[in-house]
Amino acid sequence: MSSDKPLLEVENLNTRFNTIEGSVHAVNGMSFTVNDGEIVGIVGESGSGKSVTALSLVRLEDPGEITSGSIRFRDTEMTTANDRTIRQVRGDGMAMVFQDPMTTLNPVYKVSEQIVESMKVHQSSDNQRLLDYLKIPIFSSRKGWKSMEERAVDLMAQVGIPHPEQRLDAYPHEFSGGMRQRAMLAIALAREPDLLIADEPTTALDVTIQAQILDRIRTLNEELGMAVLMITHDLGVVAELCDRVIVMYGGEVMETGHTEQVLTNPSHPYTRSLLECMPQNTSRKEPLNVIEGQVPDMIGDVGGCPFASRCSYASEECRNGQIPSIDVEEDHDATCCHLHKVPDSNPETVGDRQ
Ligand SMILES: Nc1ncnc2c1ncn2[C@@H]1O[C@H](COP(=O)(O)OP(=O)(O)OP(=O)(O)O)[C@@H](O)[C@H]1O
Repeated sequence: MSSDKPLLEVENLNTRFNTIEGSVHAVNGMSFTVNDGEIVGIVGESGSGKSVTALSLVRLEDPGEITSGSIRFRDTEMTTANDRTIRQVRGDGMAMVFQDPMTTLNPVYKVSEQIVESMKVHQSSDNQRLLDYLKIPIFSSRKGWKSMEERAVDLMAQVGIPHPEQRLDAYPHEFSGGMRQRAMLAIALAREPDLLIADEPTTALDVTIQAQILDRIRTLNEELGMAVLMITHDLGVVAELCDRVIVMYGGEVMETGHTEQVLTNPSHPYTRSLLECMPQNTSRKEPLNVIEGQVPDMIGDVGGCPFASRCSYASEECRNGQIPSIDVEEDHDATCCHLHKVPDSNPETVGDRQ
């Protein structure tokens, strides 16, 4: 079923944490969409609010709180949905994989059992299993286990686990880091999600394994039509995988557009700085570039542009004013008061900016 409506539509989302230091505004008015079958990246430095955004989508923001805004997944408004509806969406709508596979994998159950259990959650997403399945005895009935076991083998093969039929009795500790990531991906895929939310799934892995897993995600996207929201701090991952990118900083969208547009014509000073910090953009003898200053702690109302204190173009307006979202080109926007001051990397758009 295809429609013109986005699969996921996030509007003016705000997620806060109440701490003894004050209210942390981790997500501050984020708006974006993900369409059916699309791969969208959210990129930004550590502490920009990427993970809290992802967790808010599947309503795992606790101990944070969504204070306003809308998360529309197909016809479900996730911010006001009851627990039963949220479980249904998590059962077969949005599945999430995390940086650390052990947040998902239970060390005391075989990997194959955990994949099968995830299939059961998908088939009856209306029961308590999603939240409880790691605590209840697994397989009270063996009926149907054989066909599910075969499907688990298929899924393990699909995510690139070699000789899956020989690993049916393996526990997570018998898997390498890369294999655990694949196992976690298989558990997520067992629910046949429309949207896979992947939060830095390859950060802890070496580059070869990282490339293999990204390649696998791309293949699954193409073969199954599954949309992907990829959370990463790495513009290289964005370049390799994503159709569109959202550059995030201080809980807000700084720049968004098709990946090629944003990477070849980066317009926000923050995007420029991120690109300049990529090791590929530094010659071997030079020290690596860094963005001076630190990510804000996001306590209280920041006001103005969150990047202002680190931006060489910043003016008074940036520190206190309402920051406009400017069309850089079609489908490519940046939230900045001073785009006209940033030297243009794409001569064709110079005229558009002035
Ligand atoms: N449980 C929590 N309590 C208080 N503040 C939190 C909590 N979780 C996250 N935050 C704050 O929310 C902000 C956004 O954090 P988040 O983890 O989303 O950033 P990130 O961009 O995903 O970074 P990383 O890549 O390091 O995970 C940070 O200022 C962080 O300190």
